[in-house]
Amino acid sequence: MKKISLLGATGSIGTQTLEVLRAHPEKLSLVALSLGRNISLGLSIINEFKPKLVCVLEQEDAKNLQELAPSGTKIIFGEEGLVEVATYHEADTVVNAVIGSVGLLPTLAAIRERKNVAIANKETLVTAGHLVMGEANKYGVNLLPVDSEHSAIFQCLNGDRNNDISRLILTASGGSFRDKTREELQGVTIEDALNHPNWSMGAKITIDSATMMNKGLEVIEAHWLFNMPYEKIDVLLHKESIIHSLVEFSDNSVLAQLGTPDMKVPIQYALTYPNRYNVENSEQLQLWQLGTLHFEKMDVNRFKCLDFAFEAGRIGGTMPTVLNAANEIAVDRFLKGEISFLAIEELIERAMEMHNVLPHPSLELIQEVDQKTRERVRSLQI
Ligand SMILES: NC(=O)C1=CN([C@@H]2O[C@H](COP(=O)(O)OP(=O)(O)OC[C@H]3O[C@@H](n4cnc5c(N)ncnc54)[C@H](OP(=O)(O)O)[C@@H]3O)[C@@H](O)[C@H]2O)C=CC1
Ligand SMILES: CC(=O)[C@@H](O)[C@H](O)COP(=O)(O)O
Ligand SMILES: [Mn+2]
Repeated sequence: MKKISLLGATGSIGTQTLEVLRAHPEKLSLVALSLGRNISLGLSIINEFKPKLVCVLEQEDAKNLQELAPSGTKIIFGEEGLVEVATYHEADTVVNAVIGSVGLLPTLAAIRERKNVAIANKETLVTAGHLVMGEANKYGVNLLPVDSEHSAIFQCLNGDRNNDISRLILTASGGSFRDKTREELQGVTIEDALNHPNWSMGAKITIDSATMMNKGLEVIEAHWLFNMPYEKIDVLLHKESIIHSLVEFSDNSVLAQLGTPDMKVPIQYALTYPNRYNVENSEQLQLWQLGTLHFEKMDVNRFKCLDFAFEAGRIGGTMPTVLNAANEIAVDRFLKGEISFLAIEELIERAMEMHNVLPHPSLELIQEVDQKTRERVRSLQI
């Protein structure tokens, strides 16, 4: 029996993780969880799974929830609470499904307690990949990818990361605006941007898909998870999201992982690796029904955020932290209706231009740069 601590239980990945747990109660149990502000959904999850420890964002919510929760459940709050949930003594595996770089401290804390981490929260690897991988290696902890592309690569490598890989090829759906020119992006709305063609996901990642920053973040995520230089990472436009990613080896042989777009598959694989089990309510892939799959070369002039991410990754040091923090704030401003869609990339570009890079940043420096970038991008006039 695996004992799970789930960070971000009320989100898109969080609720799909709960579906996986419901389907395999004899193998997986939930002992601790966190949520943000969705208290009503949180309460119904708590009543169903009866976790021993729960963290919410706000102190007031913790007080109110404690009165409604079953007697065996302790409710805590805030960033320190998130770390407590990630290090809860009964849990052996942490699923990190929070959004944004708030996931960094609990990930580091979980690793230091030698808990395996199933990681969906890509922002953590982007902002401080060298620290996370360094600690995972030091403590002998497995970081199991949940992101569909990285799970695909992980499956193609079949646990062997020392194979002679010549290229990782990440597929990209193109997001909500893949058929629009840059000129046509001028007047797009929040609702249009949130309408992803293939996946139903949280708001922030859906906007990231539309700007192509999601793929940019995934390039940096792949660099760290698979120890791969940026020259050996490619992105391929593939509108159907059926091939989730590919690995090319030195003999030009290419392995791909395919499946219908369903995040329960990579979530479950991260939790049951190296074993595979039936995934409930998951559709079989029938290639004959699809007939054709499409592939196009990625145009970095059309999707500038992908270019920014490669640049930030190659520069390294504190630049990926700036890329990530600027993106988190720019997307937040877009979702609040403060800026246009195209202003997202403009803000990120300006934040990167204004930043003086520092090499080999410590955790404290990353936190400082993250904070300063957020303040800067929040106040930049556009
Ligand atoms: N959704 C998907 O299909 C995929 C997502 N990912 C990655 O997984 C991560 C989660 O994405 P997704 O599930 O879509 O996101 P959602 O926005 O749907 O969920 C985010 C979760 O984090 C909680 N949360 C939000 N802000 C905070 C905070 N400041 N402190 C603590 N908890 C917080 C939310 O709580 P509440 O709602 O209660 O406020 C919610 O439980 C992201 O890094 C994303 O890039 C990767 C691949 C696919
Ligand atoms: C499901 C998943 O892993 C997302 O990150 C997905 O990849 C988004 O799709 P695109 O970024 O390819 O549009
Ligand atoms: Mn992905």
